[in-house]
Amino acid sequence: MGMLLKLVNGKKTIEVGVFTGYSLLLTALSIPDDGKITAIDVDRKTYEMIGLPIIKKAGVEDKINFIESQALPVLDQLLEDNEGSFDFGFVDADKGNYWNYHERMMKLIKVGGMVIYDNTLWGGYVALPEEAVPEKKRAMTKSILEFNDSISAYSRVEISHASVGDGMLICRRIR
Ligand SMILES: C[S@@+](CC[C@H](N)C(=O)[O-])C[C@H]1O[C@@H](n2cnc3c(N)ncnc32)[C@H](O)[C@@H]1O
Repeated sequence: MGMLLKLVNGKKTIEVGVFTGYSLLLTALSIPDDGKITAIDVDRKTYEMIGLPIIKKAGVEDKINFIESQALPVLDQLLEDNEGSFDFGFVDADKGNYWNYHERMMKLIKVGGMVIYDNTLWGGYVALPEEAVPEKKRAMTKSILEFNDSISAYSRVEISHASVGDGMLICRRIR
């Protein structure tokens, strides 16, 4: 992800879903000194306890604007005066909302910019027939499959589905 950020000259970025701040630290270390990250999570506690001390030690705290909130209203607010202004987005929050995030990301990210959606292979369940997926995993598997299908048919992006980790759908806005 660090290399992709550099390839798109990522300077102004959004992260949806922070948790401890692991991917946030990577982003903060990969963007230039005057880069800015809008980082959104419903819960700031884990970030404060685990990630923030390390982010401070790394000297990149000033690049981060952490907003403790549900992500959708924040993205809608950002749309009021930031349309087409972000270079990069990383979406790693509630998977059931991925399409809602995508609709907003496609307005916030500039043409040529990139958005990465995490966990899009969902432990490999997306490749199994429904009956082979444990029952408690089926709803989310269906939701991720629908997201992957919809984005494959979406004409405003080029995508590449990287089978690293739990699957990362890399998406470049082309129009
Ligand atoms: C998988 S973790 C993020 C991990 C992080 N991106 C990393 O790689 O280090 C998902 C996070 O999304 C947050 N989250 C879940 N639903 C959310 C929502 N509707 N709005 C904002 N954050 C949400 C959770 O609180 C959790 O911290």
